[in-house]
Amino acid sequence: MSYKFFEEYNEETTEGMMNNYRDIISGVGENPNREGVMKTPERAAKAMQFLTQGYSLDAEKILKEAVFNESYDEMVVVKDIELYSLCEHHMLPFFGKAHIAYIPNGKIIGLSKLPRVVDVFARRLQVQERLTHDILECLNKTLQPQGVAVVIEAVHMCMMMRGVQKQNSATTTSGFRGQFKEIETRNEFLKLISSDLK
Ligand SMILES: Nc1nc2c(ncn2[C@@H]2O[C@H](COP(=O)(O)OP(=O)(O)OP(=O)(O)O)[C@@H](O)[C@H]2O)c(=O)[nH]1
Ligand SMILES: [Zn+2]
Repeated sequence: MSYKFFEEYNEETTEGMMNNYRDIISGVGENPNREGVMKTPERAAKAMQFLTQGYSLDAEKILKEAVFNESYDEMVVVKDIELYSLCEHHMLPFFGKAHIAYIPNGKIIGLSKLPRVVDVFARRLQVQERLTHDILECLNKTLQPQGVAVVIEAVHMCMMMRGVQKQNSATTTSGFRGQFKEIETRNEFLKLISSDLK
């Protein structure tokens, strides 16, 4: 498998980040040697590597592990794929759901690979627009389907916990390729993702 379960952390990276986190802990006015936070630099360094593991993953490779020849040529929709990312401006979380659809062109993809591709691009420093675009282009290039669509709905902690401090605003981004440029196909997709069928 080309993706790893994140149990092994790069020692050199961890050491480097730990020093930085120690400085941050002192910087906020905390005593880095206090018992409760003594191990925090290591925990935080590992958490940060986990949250950005997408940099070491290859989305195309993951997709290609489960491409099957199949003549099905109707829309395939996987909706409500939860995602957690970090905004590149403040390194604070943004999180929500991705909805993906494609219309096969002789090839279908193993369903689990769609959430995996979402994670590859979400587990980085991102903006929601680029995340949407990265997923869309990767699927379009690798599968060469008749069409592909991605919608992401997310809330941004940098807008909630700080800055404008707005608790109820969500951001929606979308991208459409091929047949989804046609209004009828796009509407069918939008209708399917807004239904309550789970
Ligand atoms: N377009 C886009 N903007 C984002 C995303 N995540 C965070 N931002 C915005 O990035 C912008 C950075 O703006 P700056 O003015 O440089 O930073 P700032 O002074 O911290 O801005 P405020 O958040 O308004 O306090 C802010 O408007 C954030 O809301 C995202 O995914 N997409
Ligand atoms: Zn931000």
